[in-house]
Amino acid sequence: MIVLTSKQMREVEKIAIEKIGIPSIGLMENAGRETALEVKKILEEENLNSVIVISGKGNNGGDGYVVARNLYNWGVDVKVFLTTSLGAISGDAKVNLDAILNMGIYVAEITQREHLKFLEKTIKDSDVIVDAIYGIGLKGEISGITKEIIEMINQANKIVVSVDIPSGLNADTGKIEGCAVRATKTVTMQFLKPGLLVYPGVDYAGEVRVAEIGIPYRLAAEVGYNYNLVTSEDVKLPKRHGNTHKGDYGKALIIAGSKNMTGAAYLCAKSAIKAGCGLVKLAVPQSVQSVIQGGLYEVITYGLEEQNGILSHNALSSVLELIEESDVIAIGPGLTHDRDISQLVYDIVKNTDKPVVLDADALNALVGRLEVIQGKKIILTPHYGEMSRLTGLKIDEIKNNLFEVAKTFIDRYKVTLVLKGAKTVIATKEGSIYINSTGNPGMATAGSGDVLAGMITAFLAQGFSEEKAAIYGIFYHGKAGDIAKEYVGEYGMTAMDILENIPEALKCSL
Ligand SMILES: NC(=O)C1=CN([C@@H]2O[C@H](COP(=O)(O)OP(=O)(O)OC[C@H]3O[C@@H](n4cnc5c(N)ncnc54)[C@H](O)[C@@H]3O)[C@@H](O)[C@H]2O)[C@@H](O)CC1
Ligand SMILES: Nc1ncnc2c1ncn2[C@@H]1O[C@H](COP(=O)(O)OP(=O)(O)O)[C@@H](O)[C@H]1O
Ligand SMILES: [K+]
Repeated sequence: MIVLTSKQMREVEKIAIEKIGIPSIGLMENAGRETALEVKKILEEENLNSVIVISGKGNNGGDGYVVARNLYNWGVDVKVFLTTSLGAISGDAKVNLDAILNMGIYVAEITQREHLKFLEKTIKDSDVIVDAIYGIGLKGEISGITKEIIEMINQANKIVVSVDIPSGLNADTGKIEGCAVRATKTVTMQFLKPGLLVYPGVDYAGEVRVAEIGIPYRLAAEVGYNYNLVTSEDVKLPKRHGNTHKGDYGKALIIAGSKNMTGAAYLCAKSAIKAGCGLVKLAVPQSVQSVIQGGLYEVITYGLEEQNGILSHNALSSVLELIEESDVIAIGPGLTHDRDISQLVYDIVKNTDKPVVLDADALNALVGRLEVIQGKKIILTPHYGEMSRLTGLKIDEIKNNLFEVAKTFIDRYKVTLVLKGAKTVIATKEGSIYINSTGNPGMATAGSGDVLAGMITAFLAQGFSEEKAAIYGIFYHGKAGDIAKEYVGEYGMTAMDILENIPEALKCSL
């Protein structure tokens, strides 16, 4: 599903208005009316009738006046408060402000501290707050009296409907600019915005609805959009042809496991099989082979050279031979971190041009010498901690700038990055960003990432591009977690529960 940054949104609006000739006031009318309809629905459902619209000085505020006008016409008790003086309003917003003044709708300015008490009382007496203070025109941090108004809205414990984006939320990053309105619902105009889809933005936006306001969809392609929300529409699985055999669904080699982490290897290999890979081979340290083979009926295991239950560099030639017979490779889950592993991973990556998924310890192994991945068919699947080790950035810097960090990384290395988190973000070689829409906090459990690595490997093996394998992998991994949640809830969910629901998740596509 298309997602536009604030800059791209402005560009599509400009084309719609200036090149196509769609009247801007018509777009504002649609934006305000769509929001008013949402508010009306809430009022009817909850049997409520009074609304306060709080408008800022730009076009987001203009949408707010249209909301007020429509609600008033429908018999709702509505009042409008401005965070600026009436004289500061111009353009389409002014046209709509004049209209509500002419209709006799109550309008008041909140420009001085002494007005705040009155606003507080009106908020208290209202059922629903419409937040039309700032939209995509917000620049920098909110301060002064507007900050106090936003804090008042948040403390009021009322139903809040935000117009376009919650005021104070950075539409592009999801960061909070000083403070932000915590909405119950956000009605966003025509296209989703990235900031609504990642934390903390997700928590502030509440339920998000995209309202169609009359900007042609094709304009998104015209401005070269590059952000996408991954939804079920984007991950339709191709129907399998009858006349096929296991070789048609790929041979994957997984290099994983060590004496204390046999489970990681198991989860990854089993997930690859469950996600449709034709044949999975699993290379593990010799001494753990019999333990792992026990529960893995469908997987061929290989016991390779090791030292104290950890693969040694002497395993390299055996690994390279196995790679010769494989279509795709996954390296990492449960390998542990030591010097030999580090050199082994480095040499494997250096010596192959086949698609490779690098997860967990394989990522740690390449810290400081990532140049070896440059331009290869590689998918990296770091969580924030691993990304921090790879880039030298602090975890908070990564969390607060997911898109920027991901883009900088792929600009440099030209690979596919799956940056795992509560909202997993993919950055592709071509510069596209994908944000996942599935998953839940029950998946924050040991081994969950090993399952994902196995699933991405399976899609690669079945002939998907790196980009597609990553997209399908994150979506169906989250979907399997969502199905698991229905049965076991979030607290008790384990990686095995996710794994066992992979087939059910994939069935949703058919
Ligand atoms: N342009 C269009 O065609 C349409 C725009 N629409 C609405 O218009 C919004 C964008 O409108 P605008 O571009 O007027 O921007 P906004 O209404 O989001 O806010 C911009 C105003 O706030 C001020 N401002 C920004 N950051 C500030 C800060 N940190 N502290 C204090 N003041 C600050 C700016 O100086 C400007 O006056 C959208 O989010 C959407 O709601 C809709 O009406 C649909 C059509
Ligand atoms: N709160 C959450 N909401 C949705 N998905 C989550 C959440 N927490 C974790 N996940 C997902 O679970 C997986 C955890 O992976 P990872 O941290 O590598 O686990 P492990 O190393 O234990 O296997 C990732 O795919 C991540 O996106
Ligand atoms: K808003």
